[in-house]
Amino acid sequence: MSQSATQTTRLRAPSGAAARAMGLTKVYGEGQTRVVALDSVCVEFGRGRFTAIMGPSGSGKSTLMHCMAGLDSLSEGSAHVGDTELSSLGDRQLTKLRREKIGFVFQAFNLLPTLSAIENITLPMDIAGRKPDQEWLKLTVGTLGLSGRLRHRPSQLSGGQQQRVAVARALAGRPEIIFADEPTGNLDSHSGAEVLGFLQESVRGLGQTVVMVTHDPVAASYADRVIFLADGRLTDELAAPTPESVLDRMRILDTNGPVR
Ligand SMILES: Nc1ncnc2c1ncn2[C@@H]1O[C@H](COP(=O)(O)OP(=O)(O)OP(=O)(O)O)[C@@H](O)[C@H]1O
Repeated sequence: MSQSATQTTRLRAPSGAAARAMGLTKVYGEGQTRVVALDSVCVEFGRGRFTAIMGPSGSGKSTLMHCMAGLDSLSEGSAHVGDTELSSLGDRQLTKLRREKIGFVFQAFNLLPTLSAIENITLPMDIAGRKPDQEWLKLTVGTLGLSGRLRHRPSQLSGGQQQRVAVARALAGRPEIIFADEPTGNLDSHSGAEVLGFLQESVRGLGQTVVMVTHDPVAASYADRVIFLADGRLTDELAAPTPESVLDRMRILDTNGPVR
């Protein structure tokens, strides 16, 4: 390759995907306990987009999220976050990547009870020795409607407010991508709608990238795109989802089985 071609390759803008997988296969166990949790999945999660992952129980949703977030290893194929290939990283580099480039929101809020909301929000950055960008932090906290609650402990906040603190914590470091696993699973429908609205606003208003696992067609309708998994395979996808269109697609997939 000529020197200028090499330069062009090096200087090329990063791909439009915040994360992507090619031929991602994950096998657990062996012999009689062997389970193919993911079977050659190819998927891209667009930068600045909100994607929902749906599928029946055991279809591989959490495994896909864990593999793409560097929380679990791949059996075959590749997974990138930005331009970084995960399997090329050792444990310490993976920890660093998760800390610097990925935000997590789980069903359980996972807040530290003795810390205030703002201390919880900045904790990952404090651990990493990074100074929060005060302007971004203010914008995030304001967008999530938490400005008046920052000195409260988790026990002094409602479930919805606690999950909003968890979303703010995920956003605070301005990660490449946020993975949310059933973020409204522990919330009543009103608080759930609020949290989903804020996740959507973090994508539309703040330009963040969110990937969310959910069983709920209403939750999925907050996303820009829904992908469907069945038996570890990507079987379908839907753009601009509504609760009705997601339900319809789930019914079709249930009746016809996965498209192979
Ligand atoms: N650590 C593990 N060891 C063995 N098998 C596993 C492990 N984790 C997941 N599996 C299996 O892999 C398959 C996919 O599981 P996964 O948790 O990804 O599904 P899911 O779609 O997230 O399910 P749910 O909606 O019930 O959370 C299942 O058959 C599951 O039993």
